Amino acid sequence: MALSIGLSVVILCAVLVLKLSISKIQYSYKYKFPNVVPGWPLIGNTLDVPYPAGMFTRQLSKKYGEMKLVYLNSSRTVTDLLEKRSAIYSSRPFRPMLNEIMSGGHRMVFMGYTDQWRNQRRIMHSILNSRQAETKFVPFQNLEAKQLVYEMLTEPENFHKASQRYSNSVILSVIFGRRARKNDELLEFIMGYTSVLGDYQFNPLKSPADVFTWLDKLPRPLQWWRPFGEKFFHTHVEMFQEEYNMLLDKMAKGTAKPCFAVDIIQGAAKKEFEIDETEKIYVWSTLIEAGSDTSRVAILQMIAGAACYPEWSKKARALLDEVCGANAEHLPTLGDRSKLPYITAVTKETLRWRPFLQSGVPHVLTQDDEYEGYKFPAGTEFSWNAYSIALDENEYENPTEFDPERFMNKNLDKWGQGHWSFGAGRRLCPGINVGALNVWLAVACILYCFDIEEDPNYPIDTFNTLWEDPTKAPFKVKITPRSKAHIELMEREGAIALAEDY
Ligand code: HEM
Repeated sequence: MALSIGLSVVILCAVLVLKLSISKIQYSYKYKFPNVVPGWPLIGNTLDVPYPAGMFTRQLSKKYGEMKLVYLNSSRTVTDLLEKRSAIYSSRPFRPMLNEIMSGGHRMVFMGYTDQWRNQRRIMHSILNSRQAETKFVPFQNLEAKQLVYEMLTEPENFHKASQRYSNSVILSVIFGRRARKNDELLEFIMGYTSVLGDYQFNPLKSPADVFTWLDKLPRPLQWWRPFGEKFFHTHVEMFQEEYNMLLDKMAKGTAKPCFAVDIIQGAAKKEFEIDETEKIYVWSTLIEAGSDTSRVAILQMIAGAACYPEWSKKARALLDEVCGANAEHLPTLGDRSKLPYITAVTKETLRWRPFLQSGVPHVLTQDDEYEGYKFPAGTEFSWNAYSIALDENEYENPTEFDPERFMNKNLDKWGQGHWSFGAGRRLCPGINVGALNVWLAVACILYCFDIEEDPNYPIDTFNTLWEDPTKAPFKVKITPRSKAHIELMEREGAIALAEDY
Protein backbone atom coordinates (compact mmCIF):
# COMPACT_ATOMS: atom_id res chain seq x y z
CA MET A 1 0.00 0.00 0.00
CA ALA A 2 2.80 2.41 1.11
CA LEU A 3 4.73 1.54 -2.05
CA SER A 4 1.74 2.21 -4.27
CA ILE A 5 1.18 5.66 -2.66
CA GLY A 6 4.87 6.47 -3.11
CA LEU A 7 4.76 5.22 -6.69
CA SER A 8 1.63 7.26 -7.42
CA VAL A 9 3.31 10.43 -6.10
CA VAL A 10 6.40 9.79 -8.23
CA ILE A 11 4.24 9.18 -11.33
CA LEU A 12 2.19 12.30 -10.60
CA CYS A 13 5.34 14.42 -10.23
CA ALA A 14 6.79 12.95 -13.44
CA VAL A 15 3.58 13.75 -15.33
CA LEU A 16 3.59 17.30 -13.96
CA VAL A 17 7.24 17.89 -14.90
CA LEU A 18 6.58 16.46 -18.37
CA LYS A 19 3.51 18.65 -18.82
CA LEU A 20 5.38 21.78 -17.71
CA SER A 21 8.32 20.97 -20.00
CA ILE A 22 6.00 20.42 -22.98
CA SER A 23 4.17 23.70 -22.41
CA LYS A 24 7.52 25.48 -22.01
CA ILE A 25 8.70 24.05 -25.35
CA GLN A 26 5.37 24.90 -27.03
CA TYR A 27 5.57 28.39 -25.54
CA SER A 28 9.12 28.93 -26.81
CA TYR A 29 8.09 27.80 -30.33
CA LYS A 30 5.01 29.97 -30.36
CA TYR A 31 6.57 33.18 -28.97
CA LYS A 32 9.85 34.98 -29.54
CA PHE A 33 11.11 37.61 -27.14
CA PRO A 34 13.92 40.14 -27.47
CA ASN A 35 17.04 39.67 -25.30
CA VAL A 36 16.04 38.61 -21.83
CA VAL A 37 18.22 39.87 -19.00
CA PRO A 38 19.35 36.81 -17.01
CA GLY A 39 17.79 36.42 -13.58
CA TRP A 40 16.54 33.98 -10.94
CA PRO A 41 13.61 31.59 -11.41
CA LEU A 42 10.26 33.23 -10.56
CA ILE A 43 11.65 36.56 -9.31
CA GLY A 44 13.83 37.27 -12.37
CA ASN A 45 16.17 40.22 -11.68
CA THR A 46 13.86 42.07 -9.29
CA LEU A 47 16.48 42.01 -6.54
CA ASP A 48 19.19 43.50 -8.78
CA VAL A 49 17.32 46.73 -9.46
CA PRO A 50 18.74 49.60 -7.36
CA TYR A 51 16.80 52.68 -6.27
CA PRO A 52 16.52 55.06 -8.08
CA ALA A 53 16.57 52.72 -11.08
CA GLY A 54 17.06 55.17 -13.96
CA MET A 55 20.82 54.81 -14.50
CA PHE A 56 20.61 51.01 -14.05
CA THR A 57 17.94 50.57 -16.72
CA ARG A 58 19.89 52.94 -18.98
CA GLN A 59 22.94 50.62 -18.73
CA LEU A 60 20.72 47.65 -19.58
CA SER A 61 19.40 49.39 -22.67
CA LYS A 62 22.96 50.08 -23.84
CA LYS A 63 23.83 46.42 -23.37
CA TYR A 64 20.65 44.81 -24.72
CA GLY A 65 19.60 47.09 -27.57
CA GLU A 66 16.43 48.77 -28.71
CA MET A 67 13.98 46.46 -26.92
CA LYS A 68 14.03 44.09 -24.07
CA LEU A 69 11.17 42.39 -22.32
CA VAL A 70 9.28 45.05 -20.38
CA TYR A 71 11.41 48.02 -21.47
CA LEU A 72 11.17 49.77 -24.84
CA ASN A 73 14.46 51.60 -25.23
CA SER A 74 13.74 53.92 -28.17
CA SER A 75 11.07 56.43 -29.19
CA ARG A 76 10.65 54.45 -32.40
CA THR A 77 9.51 51.29 -30.59
CA VAL A 78 7.37 53.25 -28.09
CA THR A 79 5.62 54.97 -31.00
CA ASP A 80 5.17 51.73 -32.95
CA LEU A 81 3.74 49.74 -30.03
CA LEU A 82 2.35 51.91 -27.22
CA GLU A 83 1.08 54.64 -29.55
CA LYS A 84 0.19 53.15 -32.94
CA ARG A 85 -1.07 49.88 -31.47
CA SER A 86 -2.47 51.39 -28.31
CA ALA A 87 -5.80 49.56 -28.82
CA ILE A 88 -4.02 46.40 -27.61
CA TYR A 89 -1.14 47.88 -25.53
CA SER A 90 -3.11 49.81 -22.93
CA SER A 91 -3.94 47.52 -20.05
CA ARG A 92 -2.21 47.31 -16.68
CA PRO A 93 -0.77 44.34 -14.77
CA PHE A 94 -3.39 42.40 -12.80
CA ARG A 95 -2.96 43.49 -9.16
CA PRO A 96 -5.60 41.77 -7.02
CA MET A 97 -4.36 43.33 -3.77
CA LEU A 98 -3.58 46.87 -4.95
CA ASN A 99 -6.50 47.33 -7.31
CA GLU A 100 -9.25 44.93 -6.28
CA ILE A 101 -8.88 44.85 -2.49
CA MET A 102 -7.10 48.06 -1.43
CA SER A 103 -8.87 50.22 -4.04
CA GLY A 104 -12.19 48.35 -4.34
CA GLY A 105 -11.42 48.02 -8.08
CA HIS A 106 -11.81 51.79 -8.59
CA ARG A 107 -8.30 53.32 -8.76
CA MET A 108 -7.69 54.22 -12.41
CA VAL A 109 -3.89 54.00 -12.42
CA PHE A 110 -4.05 50.27 -11.56
CA MET A 111 -7.10 49.44 -13.69
CA GLY A 112 -7.03 47.15 -16.72
CA TYR A 113 -8.25 48.29 -20.13
CA THR A 114 -11.91 47.88 -19.15
CA ASP A 115 -15.24 49.64 -19.67
CA GLN A 116 -14.91 51.08 -16.19
CA TRP A 117 -11.52 52.57 -17.11
CA ARG A 118 -12.96 54.01 -20.37
CA ASN A 119 -15.85 55.56 -18.46
CA GLN A 120 -13.56 57.21 -15.91
CA ARG A 121 -11.23 58.52 -18.67
CA ARG A 122 -14.21 59.99 -20.54
CA ILE A 123 -15.37 61.81 -17.43
CA MET A 124 -11.86 63.11 -16.70
CA HIS A 125 -11.38 64.33 -20.28
CA SER A 126 -14.67 66.15 -20.32
CA ILE A 127 -13.60 68.18 -17.27
CA LEU A 128 -9.80 68.39 -17.58
CA ASN A 129 -9.62 69.13 -21.32
CA SER A 130 -7.43 72.00 -22.54
CA ARG A 131 -10.34 74.47 -22.80
CA GLN A 132 -11.28 74.02 -19.12
CA ALA A 133 -7.64 73.85 -18.03
CA GLU A 134 -6.96 77.17 -19.75
CA THR A 135 -9.95 78.93 -18.20
CA LYS A 136 -11.62 77.42 -15.14
CA PHE A 137 -8.52 76.38 -13.19
CA VAL A 138 -6.23 79.28 -14.12
CA PRO A 139 -7.26 81.62 -11.24
CA PHE A 140 -6.26 78.88 -8.76
CA GLN A 141 -2.83 78.53 -10.34
CA ASN A 142 -2.17 82.28 -10.58
CA LEU A 143 -3.04 82.70 -6.90
CA GLU A 144 -0.92 79.80 -5.66
CA ALA A 145 2.07 81.03 -7.69
CA LYS A 146 2.05 84.30 -5.71
CA GLN A 147 2.42 82.31 -2.49
CA LEU A 148 5.02 80.03 -4.07
CA VAL A 149 7.47 82.87 -4.74
CA TYR A 150 6.66 84.53 -1.41
CA GLU A 151 7.52 81.33 0.49
CA MET A 152 10.72 80.91 -1.53
CA LEU A 153 11.63 84.50 -0.64
CA THR A 154 11.05 84.08 3.08
CA GLU A 155 12.49 80.55 3.43
CA PRO A 156 14.73 79.84 0.43
CA GLU A 157 16.25 76.76 2.11
CA ASN A 158 12.73 75.26 2.14
CA PHE A 159 12.23 75.67 -1.62
CA HIS A 160 11.09 72.02 -1.73
CA LYS A 161 8.30 72.69 0.78
CA ALA A 162 7.16 75.75 -1.17
CA SER A 163 6.96 73.62 -4.34
CA GLN A 164 5.05 70.96 -2.48
CA ARG A 165 2.54 73.39 -0.99
CA TYR A 166 2.01 75.03 -4.40
CA SER A 167 1.39 71.71 -6.17
CA ASN A 168 -0.86 70.37 -3.41
CA SER A 169 -2.91 73.52 -3.16
CA VAL A 170 -3.40 73.81 -6.92
CA ILE A 171 -4.65 70.24 -7.21
CA LEU A 172 -6.93 70.54 -4.16
CA SER A 173 -8.38 73.70 -5.68
CA VAL A 174 -8.85 72.05 -9.08
CA ILE A 175 -10.59 69.01 -7.56
CA PHE A 176 -12.42 70.37 -4.50
CA GLY A 177 -12.29 74.14 -5.03
CA ARG A 178 -10.45 74.75 -1.78
CA ARG A 179 -6.91 75.78 -0.85
CA ALA A 180 -4.52 73.58 1.14
CA ARG A 181 -4.53 74.52 4.81
CA LYS A 182 -1.47 74.42 7.08
CA ASN A 183 -1.09 70.78 8.22
CA ASP A 184 -4.03 69.92 5.95
CA GLU A 185 -5.63 66.75 7.33
CA LEU A 186 -6.69 65.37 3.96
CA LEU A 187 -3.27 65.97 2.38
CA GLU A 188 -1.46 64.39 5.33
CA PHE A 189 -3.78 61.39 5.07
CA ILE A 190 -3.05 61.13 1.32
CA MET A 191 0.70 61.34 1.89
CA GLY A 192 0.46 58.57 4.48
CA TYR A 193 -1.55 56.14 2.39
CA THR A 194 0.29 56.76 -0.89
CA SER A 195 3.48 55.72 0.84
CA VAL A 196 1.69 52.54 2.04
CA LEU A 197 0.47 51.92 -1.53
CA GLY A 198 4.07 52.37 -2.72
CA ASP A 199 5.24 49.79 -0.18
CA TYR A 200 2.60 47.32 -1.29
CA GLN A 201 3.36 47.98 -4.94
CA PHE A 202 7.01 47.00 -4.64
CA ASN A 203 7.19 44.58 -1.71
CA PRO A 204 6.11 41.02 -2.63
CA LEU A 205 6.14 39.99 1.04
CA LYS A 206 3.37 42.47 1.79
CA SER A 207 1.41 41.92 -1.37
CA PRO A 208 2.15 38.31 -2.45
CA ALA A 209 -1.03 38.02 -4.55
CA ASP A 210 0.19 40.83 -6.80
CA VAL A 211 3.33 38.84 -7.63
CA PHE A 212 1.87 35.32 -7.64
CA THR A 213 -1.59 36.21 -8.92
CA TRP A 214 -2.86 32.60 -8.61
CA LEU A 215 -2.91 33.23 -4.83
CA ASP A 216 -5.98 35.36 -5.50
CA LYS A 217 -7.86 32.10 -6.17
CA LEU A 218 -7.27 30.83 -2.61
CA PRO A 219 -10.42 30.75 -0.45
CA ARG A 220 -10.83 34.18 1.16
CA PRO A 221 -10.19 33.04 4.76
CA LEU A 222 -6.75 31.83 3.62
CA GLN A 223 -5.79 35.18 2.08
CA TRP A 224 -3.90 36.60 5.05
CA TRP A 225 -3.25 39.93 3.22
CA ARG A 226 -6.98 40.59 2.61
CA PRO A 227 -8.13 42.04 6.01
CA PHE A 228 -5.50 44.78 5.86
CA GLY A 229 -6.46 45.62 2.25
CA GLU A 230 -10.18 45.81 3.05
CA LYS A 231 -9.57 48.05 6.08
CA PHE A 232 -7.36 50.28 3.93
CA PHE A 233 -10.16 50.62 1.36
CA HIS A 234 -12.85 51.51 3.94
CA THR A 235 -10.66 54.08 5.74
CA HIS A 236 -9.96 55.76 2.41
CA VAL A 237 -13.64 56.01 1.51
CA GLU A 238 -14.57 57.37 4.97
CA MET A 239 -11.88 60.05 4.87
CA PHE A 240 -12.93 61.31 1.44
CA GLN A 241 -16.60 61.09 2.37
CA GLU A 242 -15.95 63.87 4.93
CA GLU A 243 -14.48 66.07 2.20
CA TYR A 244 -17.43 65.19 -0.04
CA ASN A 245 -19.92 66.18 2.69
CA MET A 246 -18.16 69.52 3.21
CA LEU A 247 -18.42 70.23 -0.50
CA LEU A 248 -22.11 69.28 -0.62
CA ASP A 249 -22.66 71.68 2.26
CA LYS A 250 -20.90 74.51 0.37
CA MET A 251 -22.92 73.72 -2.77
CA ALA A 252 -26.13 73.95 -0.78
CA LYS A 253 -25.05 77.35 0.57
CA GLY A 254 -23.94 78.53 -2.88
CA THR A 255 -20.34 79.08 -1.75
CA ALA A 256 -18.65 76.22 -3.65
CA LYS A 257 -16.03 77.31 -6.20
CA PRO A 258 -16.31 75.93 -9.76
CA CYS A 259 -14.15 72.79 -9.67
CA PHE A 260 -13.87 69.19 -10.86
CA ALA A 261 -15.91 67.63 -8.01
CA VAL A 262 -18.77 70.09 -8.47
CA ASP A 263 -18.82 69.27 -12.20
CA ILE A 264 -19.00 65.53 -11.43
CA ILE A 265 -21.73 65.90 -8.83
CA GLN A 266 -23.83 68.06 -11.14
CA GLY A 267 -23.05 65.94 -14.23
CA ALA A 268 -24.04 62.73 -12.38
CA ALA A 269 -27.25 64.33 -11.13
CA LYS A 270 -28.14 65.29 -14.73
CA LYS A 271 -27.21 61.73 -15.85
CA GLU A 272 -24.42 63.10 -18.09
CA PHE A 273 -22.02 60.78 -16.23
CA GLU A 274 -22.65 57.29 -14.99
CA ILE A 275 -20.74 57.02 -11.76
CA ASP A 276 -21.62 55.74 -8.30
CA GLU A 277 -20.76 57.39 -4.98
CA THR A 278 -17.66 55.30 -4.17
CA GLU A 279 -16.31 55.69 -7.68
CA LYS A 280 -16.67 59.48 -7.51
CA ILE A 281 -14.49 59.42 -4.43
CA TYR A 282 -11.89 57.31 -6.22
CA VAL A 283 -11.82 59.55 -9.27
CA TRP A 284 -11.14 62.58 -7.03
CA SER A 285 -8.54 60.87 -4.89
CA THR A 286 -6.75 59.38 -7.90
CA LEU A 287 -6.46 62.79 -9.50
CA ILE A 288 -5.07 64.31 -6.31
CA GLU A 289 -2.59 61.45 -5.87
CA ALA A 290 -1.45 61.56 -9.51
CA GLY A 291 -1.56 65.31 -9.94
CA SER A 292 0.36 66.69 -7.00
CA ASP A 293 3.79 65.14 -6.60
CA THR A 294 4.36 65.14 -10.35
CA SER A 295 4.25 68.95 -10.50
CA ARG A 296 6.31 69.28 -7.29
CA VAL A 297 9.15 67.17 -8.67
CA ALA A 298 9.12 68.91 -12.07
CA ILE A 299 9.54 72.31 -10.39
CA LEU A 300 12.51 71.02 -8.37
CA GLN A 301 14.07 69.63 -11.55
CA MET A 302 13.81 73.00 -13.27
CA ILE A 303 15.64 74.56 -10.28
CA ALA A 304 18.39 71.91 -10.60
CA GLY A 305 18.55 72.55 -14.38
CA ALA A 306 18.92 76.32 -13.85
CA ALA A 307 21.64 75.79 -11.23
CA CYS A 308 23.67 73.34 -13.34
CA TYR A 309 23.17 74.96 -16.78
CA PRO A 310 22.85 78.71 -16.07
CA GLU A 311 23.05 79.89 -19.72
CA TRP A 312 19.48 79.09 -20.71
CA SER A 313 18.05 80.72 -17.59
CA LYS A 314 19.68 84.05 -18.56
CA LYS A 315 17.86 83.94 -21.88
CA ALA A 316 14.59 83.00 -20.16
CA ARG A 317 15.03 85.90 -17.72
CA ALA A 318 15.63 88.44 -20.54
CA LEU A 319 12.46 87.28 -22.33
CA LEU A 320 10.43 87.42 -19.11
CA ASP A 321 11.66 90.98 -18.54
CA GLU A 322 10.36 92.00 -21.97
CA VAL A 323 6.87 90.89 -20.93
CA CYS A 324 6.78 91.62 -17.18
CA GLY A 325 9.25 94.50 -16.99
CA ALA A 326 12.89 94.41 -15.88
CA ASN A 327 11.94 96.40 -12.82
CA ALA A 328 9.42 93.95 -11.35
CA GLU A 329 6.22 95.40 -12.82
CA HIS A 330 4.15 92.27 -12.47
CA LEU A 331 4.51 88.56 -11.80
CA PRO A 332 4.10 86.38 -14.90
CA THR A 333 0.62 84.86 -15.17
CA LEU A 334 -0.84 82.18 -17.40
CA GLY A 335 -2.29 85.02 -19.48
CA ASP A 336 1.30 85.78 -20.64
CA ARG A 337 1.79 82.36 -22.16
CA SER A 338 1.39 83.26 -25.82
CA LYS A 339 4.09 85.96 -25.43
CA LEU A 340 6.53 83.57 -23.78
CA PRO A 341 7.10 80.55 -26.06
CA TYR A 342 10.58 80.05 -24.62
CA ILE A 343 9.08 79.34 -21.17
CA THR A 344 6.95 76.66 -22.82
CA ALA A 345 10.17 75.15 -24.21
CA VAL A 346 11.74 75.33 -20.73
CA THR A 347 8.72 73.48 -19.32
CA LYS A 348 9.01 70.70 -21.89
CA GLU A 349 12.76 70.42 -21.36
CA THR A 350 12.15 70.24 -17.59
CA LEU A 351 9.92 67.22 -18.18
CA ARG A 352 12.31 65.56 -20.66
CA TRP A 353 15.62 66.16 -18.90
CA ARG A 354 15.54 63.63 -16.01
CA PRO A 355 12.14 61.87 -16.19
CA PHE A 356 11.16 61.11 -12.63
CA LEU A 357 9.09 58.06 -13.52
CA GLN A 358 12.48 56.72 -14.49
CA SER A 359 11.45 53.38 -15.93
CA GLY A 360 8.07 54.51 -17.28
CA VAL A 361 4.80 52.85 -16.27
CA PRO A 362 3.81 49.32 -17.37
CA HIS A 363 1.32 48.85 -20.20
CA VAL A 364 -0.01 45.32 -20.69
CA LEU A 365 -0.69 43.71 -24.07
CA THR A 366 -4.24 42.34 -24.30
CA GLN A 367 -3.82 39.94 -27.27
CA ASP A 368 -0.94 38.06 -28.87
CA ASP A 369 1.06 40.33 -31.18
CA GLU A 370 4.01 40.22 -33.59
CA TYR A 371 6.56 42.96 -34.11
CA GLU A 372 9.72 42.89 -36.24
CA GLY A 373 10.13 39.11 -35.94
CA TYR A 374 9.20 38.91 -32.25
CA LYS A 375 6.04 37.23 -31.01
CA PHE A 376 4.55 38.42 -27.75
CA PRO A 377 1.80 36.64 -25.81
CA ALA A 378 -1.15 38.54 -24.34
CA GLY A 379 -0.25 39.60 -20.81
CA THR A 380 3.30 40.74 -21.67
CA GLU A 381 4.21 43.97 -19.86
CA PHE A 382 5.78 46.83 -21.79
CA SER A 383 7.14 50.10 -20.49
CA TRP A 384 9.02 52.96 -22.08
CA ASN A 385 12.50 53.08 -20.55
CA ALA A 386 12.16 56.75 -19.72
CA TYR A 387 15.67 57.52 -18.43
CA SER A 388 17.37 55.61 -21.14
CA ILE A 389 15.44 57.32 -23.95
CA ALA A 390 15.91 60.78 -22.42
CA LEU A 391 19.67 60.29 -22.14
CA ASP A 392 20.22 58.64 -25.53
CA GLU A 393 22.43 60.47 -28.08
CA ASN A 394 20.40 58.89 -30.91
CA GLU A 395 17.27 60.60 -29.59
CA TYR A 396 18.59 64.03 -28.58
CA GLU A 397 21.68 66.13 -29.24
CA ASN A 398 23.68 66.56 -26.02
CA PRO A 399 20.95 64.69 -24.14
CA THR A 400 22.35 65.15 -20.64
CA GLU A 401 22.32 68.97 -20.96
CA PHE A 402 19.37 71.13 -20.06
CA ASP A 403 18.69 72.89 -23.36
CA PRO A 404 15.17 74.29 -23.96
CA GLU A 405 16.17 75.28 -27.51
CA ARG A 406 15.50 71.67 -28.63
CA PHE A 407 11.76 72.28 -28.16
CA MET A 408 11.56 75.54 -30.14
CA ASN A 409 9.85 73.87 -33.09
CA LYS A 410 6.44 73.50 -34.73
CA ASN A 411 5.28 71.10 -31.99
CA LEU A 412 6.10 73.52 -29.19
CA ASP A 413 2.50 73.85 -28.01
CA LYS A 414 1.80 70.12 -27.97
CA TRP A 415 2.64 69.26 -24.38
CA GLY A 416 3.05 65.54 -24.96
CA GLN A 417 5.28 65.74 -28.08
CA GLY A 418 9.06 65.34 -28.13
CA HIS A 419 9.34 63.44 -24.81
CA TRP A 420 7.53 60.62 -22.98
CA SER A 421 7.10 62.14 -19.54
CA PHE A 422 3.31 62.17 -19.80
CA GLY A 423 3.24 58.55 -20.98
CA ALA A 424 1.99 57.14 -24.25
CA GLY A 425 -1.01 56.06 -26.29
CA ARG A 426 -4.44 55.70 -24.70
CA ARG A 427 -2.93 55.81 -21.20
CA LEU A 428 -1.41 59.25 -21.79
CA CYS A 429 -1.75 61.33 -18.61
CA PRO A 430 -5.30 62.75 -18.51
CA GLY A 431 -4.05 65.66 -16.34
CA ILE A 432 -1.55 66.76 -19.00
CA ASN A 433 -3.04 70.24 -19.48
CA VAL A 434 -3.36 71.04 -15.79
CA GLY A 435 0.06 69.54 -14.99
CA ALA A 436 1.90 71.34 -17.79
CA LEU A 437 0.37 74.71 -16.86
CA ASN A 438 1.26 74.19 -13.18
CA VAL A 439 4.87 73.72 -14.15
CA TRP A 440 4.85 76.52 -16.74
CA LEU A 441 3.66 79.10 -14.24
CA ALA A 442 6.01 78.04 -11.46
CA VAL A 443 8.95 78.08 -13.91
CA ALA A 444 8.06 81.57 -15.15
CA CYS A 445 7.58 83.09 -11.67
CA ILE A 446 10.68 81.53 -10.13
CA LEU A 447 12.96 82.51 -13.02
CA TYR A 448 11.52 86.02 -13.06
CA CYS A 449 12.12 86.61 -9.33
CA PHE A 450 15.24 84.69 -8.33
CA ASP A 451 18.87 84.05 -9.15
CA ILE A 452 19.56 80.32 -8.89
CA GLU A 453 23.12 79.09 -8.40
CA GLU A 454 24.76 75.78 -7.65
CA ASP A 455 26.58 75.78 -4.31
CA PRO A 456 30.19 74.71 -5.16
CA ASN A 457 30.36 72.93 -1.78
CA TYR A 458 27.33 70.80 -2.69
CA PRO A 459 27.46 69.84 -6.38
CA ILE A 460 24.12 68.47 -7.58
CA ASP A 461 24.09 64.85 -8.79
CA THR A 462 21.32 65.29 -11.34
CA PHE A 463 21.43 61.64 -12.42
CA ASN A 464 20.84 59.92 -9.09
CA THR A 465 18.86 62.48 -7.12
CA LEU A 466 16.12 61.09 -4.89
CA TRP A 467 13.09 63.24 -5.68
CA GLU A 468 10.46 61.17 -3.91
CA ASP A 469 10.57 62.39 -0.30
CA PRO A 470 8.66 65.69 -0.16
CA THR A 471 9.93 66.43 3.35
CA LYS A 472 13.61 66.68 2.34
CA ALA A 473 15.33 69.04 -0.07
CA PRO A 474 16.68 66.76 -2.84
CA PHE A 475 19.80 68.96 -3.20
CA LYS A 476 21.29 72.18 -1.84
CA VAL A 477 21.12 75.30 -4.00
CA LYS A 478 21.44 79.09 -3.64
CA ILE A 479 18.18 80.91 -4.33
CA THR A 480 18.38 84.70 -3.96
CA PRO A 481 15.93 87.43 -4.97
CA ARG A 482 17.10 89.44 -7.99
CA SER A 483 16.51 92.97 -6.69
CA LYS A 484 14.78 95.12 -4.09
CA ALA A 485 11.97 95.78 -6.55
CA HIS A 486 11.44 92.03 -6.98
CA ILE A 487 11.39 91.54 -3.19
CA GLU A 488 8.70 94.21 -2.89
CA LEU A 489 6.68 92.65 -5.69
CA MET A 490 6.80 89.23 -4.03
CA GLU A 491 5.82 90.71 -0.66
CA ARG A 492 2.86 92.55 -2.19
CA GLU A 493 1.63 89.53 -4.14
CA GLY A 494 2.34 87.17 -1.24
CA ALA A 495 0.17 89.28 1.09
CA ILE A 496 -2.73 88.99 -1.39
CA ALA A 497 -2.35 85.20 -1.56
CA LEU A 498 -2.02 84.77 2.20
CA ALA A 499 -5.22 86.73 2.78
CA GLU A 500 -7.24 84.65 0.34
CA ASP A 501 -9.16 81.83 1.96
CA TYR A 502 -11.55 79.40 0.25
C1 HEM B 1 4.04 67.41 -14.52
C2 HEM B 1 2.93 66.81 -14.26
C3 HEM B 1 2.58 65.39 -14.60
C4 HEM B 1 3.33 64.37 -15.15
C5 HEM B 1 4.77 64.42 -15.60
C6 HEM B 1 2.47 63.20 -15.26
C7 HEM B 1 2.86 61.97 -15.78
C8 HEM B 1 2.04 60.87 -15.89
C9 HEM B 1 2.43 59.59 -16.44
C10 HEM B 1 3.80 59.25 -16.99
C11 HEM B 1 1.36 58.75 -16.40
C12 HEM B 1 1.30 57.29 -16.88
C13 HEM B 1 0.93 57.29 -18.37
C14 HEM B 1 1.01 55.93 -19.03
O1 HEM B 1 0.78 54.92 -18.38
O2 HEM B 1 1.31 55.88 -20.25
C15 HEM B 1 0.28 59.49 -15.80
C16 HEM B 1 -0.96 58.97 -15.56
C17 HEM B 1 -1.95 59.66 -14.91
N1 HEM B 1 -1.94 61.01 -14.54
FE1 HEM B 1 -0.42 62.30 -14.76
N2 HEM B 1 1.23 63.52 -14.77
C18 HEM B 1 1.26 64.84 -14.36
C19 HEM B 1 0.22 65.56 -13.83
C20 HEM B 1 -1.04 65.08 -13.60
C21 HEM B 1 -2.15 65.85 -13.11
C22 HEM B 1 -2.08 67.34 -12.75
C23 HEM B 1 -3.21 65.00 -13.00
C24 HEM B 1 -4.61 65.30 -12.55
C25 HEM B 1 -5.20 66.46 -12.65
C26 HEM B 1 -2.77 63.67 -13.44
C27 HEM B 1 -3.55 62.53 -13.48
C28 HEM B 1 -3.14 61.30 -13.96
C29 HEM B 1 -3.97 60.09 -13.94
C30 HEM B 1 -5.39 59.98 -13.37
C31 HEM B 1 -3.23 59.07 -14.54
C32 HEM B 1 -3.64 57.60 -14.76
C33 HEM B 1 -4.05 57.39 -16.22
C34 HEM B 1 -4.41 55.93 -16.57
O3 HEM B 1 -3.95 55.01 -15.87
O4 HEM B 1 -5.13 55.74 -17.55
N3 HEM B 1 -1.45 63.76 -13.80
N4 HEM B 1 0.71 60.79 -15.51
